[in-house]
Amino acid sequence: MTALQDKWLELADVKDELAVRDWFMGTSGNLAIKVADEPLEFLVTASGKDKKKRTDEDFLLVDANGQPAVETSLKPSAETLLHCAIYGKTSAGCSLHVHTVANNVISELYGDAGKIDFQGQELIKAFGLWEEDAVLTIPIIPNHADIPKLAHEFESSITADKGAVLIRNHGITVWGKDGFEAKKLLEACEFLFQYQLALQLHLK
Ligand SMILES: CSCCC(=O)C(=O)COP(=O)(O)O
Ligand SMILES: [Zn+2]
Repeated sequence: MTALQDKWLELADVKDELAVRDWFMGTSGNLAIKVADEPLEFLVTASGKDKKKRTDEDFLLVDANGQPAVETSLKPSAETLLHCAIYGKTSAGCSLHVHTVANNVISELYGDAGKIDFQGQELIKAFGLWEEDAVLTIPIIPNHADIPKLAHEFESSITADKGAVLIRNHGITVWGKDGFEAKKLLEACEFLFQYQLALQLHLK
């Protein structure tokens, strides 16, 4: 099996698992996985597809600028530049973007603060934060319609080889060393968001 086939299958499996969770409503979301470093090439989801279906046209290979690396009729995700920012700035191998009700509501509730902090939560250990007083901070950036502008602001929020950024009233993007780690971080974030929303309801 070639590296390309191997990475294709890894990303397709992650996509199927996120689809089972119903995290691709209305064709939203996009996923990427690095295939080569020099020159940088990664697979990204084709734009506008129903990501709940598994097909031979789910992904295409793009370069460091998000342009197709091979002749294809497929269009890369409209948000490919955000994935470019991750691979350009970190050693991450996989990046995932999903829209959920929980991540959208949290991004709106905490958007003016520009971040949400989690402390004293077991699941922040998914990010490697094992100390008792550790804090997981997830930045929240505005949802610019202009994708190069959004990607530029997003890039400023990337500070480590694994992480998460919320885009206000849009969704979340996470990245990690491979599909397993990126999915783990995404699931941890969604757990923390759902917890926070349930707690706020309870406290009312
Ligand atoms: C219908 S969702 C609006 C676009 C978006 O935010 C998204 O995540 C999906 O865009 P893509 O081009 O990757 O299909
Ligand atoms: Zn999106």
